[in-house]
Amino acid sequence: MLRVTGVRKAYGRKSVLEGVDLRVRPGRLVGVVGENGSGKTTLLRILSGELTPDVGSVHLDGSLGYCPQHPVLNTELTVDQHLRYFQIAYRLRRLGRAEELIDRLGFAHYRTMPVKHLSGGTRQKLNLLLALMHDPAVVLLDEPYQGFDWETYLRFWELASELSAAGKAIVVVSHLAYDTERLDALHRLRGGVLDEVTTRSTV
Ligand SMILES: Nc1ncnc2c1ncn2[C@@H]1O[C@H](COP(=O)(O)OP(=O)(O)OP(=O)(O)O)[C@@H](O)[C@H]1O
Repeated sequence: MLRVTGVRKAYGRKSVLEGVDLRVRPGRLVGVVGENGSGKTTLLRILSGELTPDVGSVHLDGSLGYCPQHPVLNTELTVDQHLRYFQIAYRLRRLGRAEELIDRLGFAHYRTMPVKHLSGGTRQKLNLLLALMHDPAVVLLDEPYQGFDWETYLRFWELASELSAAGKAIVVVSHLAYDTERLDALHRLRGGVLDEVTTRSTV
């Protein structure tokens, strides 16, 4: 469960978030859209704990998986070295889930390659994998399919719906409101507040 109450954030005198409320229950796949500069990344950074809100609170049950907009990778390390690094950080005994995701996202043949030689789309696959390899309860994804080819894009949504079926609470941020039929609810960030645009009637 993810619960956000009355979150406000300003950078200096520029107010970006003016009272954001959001609740995402386990098993729900929720989209947040908004124009460039509307504050989507600021909101996700607050939800992930990377940034502190000026006012308001964020409550999160269970482990967090956060896929930031810009891949935070070490260009000198290989894919496998990233896995080892994150395995230790997440205190995982095994890399089973990571291996499965590498196969699902189709980049097993790049495992021994340093990140500096990977394409943008493959870097993004690794970025996504690092957010999911510890099987988190709450998943925050900032423009997660940037640079993906069509097949990978479709696989991403397949994966997202499996995660929600497995009871994860998922937030996907995008600047475009497409693929809305794949979501349980869609929210629009505008003027510093979050409006609910649609909710799937079956949920
Ligand atoms: N560290 C910062 N210092 C000052 N202003 C910032 C900072 N980070 C973001 N901003 C400003 O806050 C506003 C919201 O930025 P944010 O990156 O959250 O928007 P966004 O909706 O994610 O945009 P995009 O769709 O372009 O990624 C923008 O006007 C941006 O210039």
